[in-house]
Amino acid sequence: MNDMRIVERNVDTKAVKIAARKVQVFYGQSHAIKDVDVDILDQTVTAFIGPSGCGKSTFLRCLNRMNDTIDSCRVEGRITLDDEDIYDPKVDPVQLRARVGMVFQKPNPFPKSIYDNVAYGPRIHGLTRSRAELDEIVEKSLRRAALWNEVKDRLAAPGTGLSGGQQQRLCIARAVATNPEVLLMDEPCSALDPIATAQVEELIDELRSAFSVVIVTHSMQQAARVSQRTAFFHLGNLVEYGETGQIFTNPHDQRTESYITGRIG
Ligand SMILES: Nc1ncnc2c1ncn2[C@@H]1O[C@H](COP(=O)(O)OP(=O)(O)OP(=O)(O)O)[C@@H](O)[C@H]1O
Repeated sequence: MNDMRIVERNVDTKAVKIAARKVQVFYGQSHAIKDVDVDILDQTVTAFIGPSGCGKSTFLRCLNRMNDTIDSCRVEGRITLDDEDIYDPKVDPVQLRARVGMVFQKPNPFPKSIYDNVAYGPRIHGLTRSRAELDEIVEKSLRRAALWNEVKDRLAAPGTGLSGGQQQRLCIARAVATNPEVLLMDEPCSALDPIATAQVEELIDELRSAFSVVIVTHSMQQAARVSQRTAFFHLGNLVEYGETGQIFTNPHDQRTESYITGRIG
């Protein structure tokens, strides 16, 4: 890669937030994720990279049980959030998704006002007792998503009327409004132009002071810019996982090296 720049950052090891052990995912007979063990750290951005179809999104969706919504999908193994098994029958997936929020590839604001998009989660989870408290959460979330200044005078306008980059930041504001502990992002910049991408990347870097962020990306430059840890998936296996600088400059596995140098993928 010619313009691969690894951003030097403090890579102190943080506490383990999510631990996955021997995770297998099947779609019917098809084995999409094979025996994956990984520790996702708190206050760290973790990038999932790998060729198309290698299972990045499938594994990401295991982390907040989004795969529960796919009938043919079966998940085996153990995934814990702060040492609690998220697949325990006692766990309510809706509550889990408030703790492990998600931002998708294509901005998907609800057909509601900007305010109501952000207020949605706090309302359904009963997080506020008054309109003033809700106003406060909406403002704080929009500020966190670096969107407040652009929308503060039109909170009643439809979220779908914003530009693509603004819509994606609105979706980030909606995801952070429930004060999650982990934020999952599935190719969050793939529908954005370079300026909006830069804004979202800057935001990801800020968000990690409060959350653990996991991002699926096809852009190795993006992984190098925003993450401190990188996991390389290939054919459903987690081939290599480590500090981003090490993965990009000194990969231990031949398959990782082939991928980052553009020989597979
Ligand atoms: N809903 C589904 N039903 C059946 N098979 C699926 C489903 N979603 C994904 N798969 C299969 O699981 C495998 C992993 O797909 P997944 O989307 O997780 O890969 P990915 O690495 O995220 O790919 P991409 O980078 O192209 O988004 C692929 O073989 C895919 O066809």
